[in-house]
Amino acid sequence: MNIALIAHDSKKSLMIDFATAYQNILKNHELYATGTTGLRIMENTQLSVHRYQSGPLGGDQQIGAAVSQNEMDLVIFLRDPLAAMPHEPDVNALIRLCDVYNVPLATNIGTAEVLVRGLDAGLMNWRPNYEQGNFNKDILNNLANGQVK
Ligand SMILES: O=C(CO)COP(=O)(O)O
Repeated sequence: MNIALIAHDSKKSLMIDFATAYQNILKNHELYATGTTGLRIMENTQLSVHRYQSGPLGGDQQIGAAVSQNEMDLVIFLRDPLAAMPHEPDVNALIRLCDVYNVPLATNIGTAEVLVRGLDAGLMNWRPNYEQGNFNKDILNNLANGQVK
């Protein structure tokens, strides 16, 4: 799976703690990140990360473009809800595109926990066969019954 890891400055140490704790899961996947987040993860773990531009310089938009191309399976975005960002429109656009394409998105560590462990448990095995935006009754029933669609 292709996984995007993004953290605003106040959440970067939490992202490193997360990446460190789940290194054994994350190392089995292709990791992508905005520039500084990716650098910090690589400096502090053994993980290899493809780095986009830094968030304020367009990295969120690059990840959004990957989402729109069905090239990102999971986005973990530890965003800071208490600080105003000069690139707030880019942040909102990325979140919006995840919703447009039904890409699993965590915007806080609680959800990130559930998603990364769900990933490891195979709960996202439907993603490679999934066409953008086409959840329907049959797919949902198959998933609910534990059948990968
Ligand atoms: O600002 C960000 C996401 O909006 C994160 O960018 P950096 O990882 O480059 O700090």
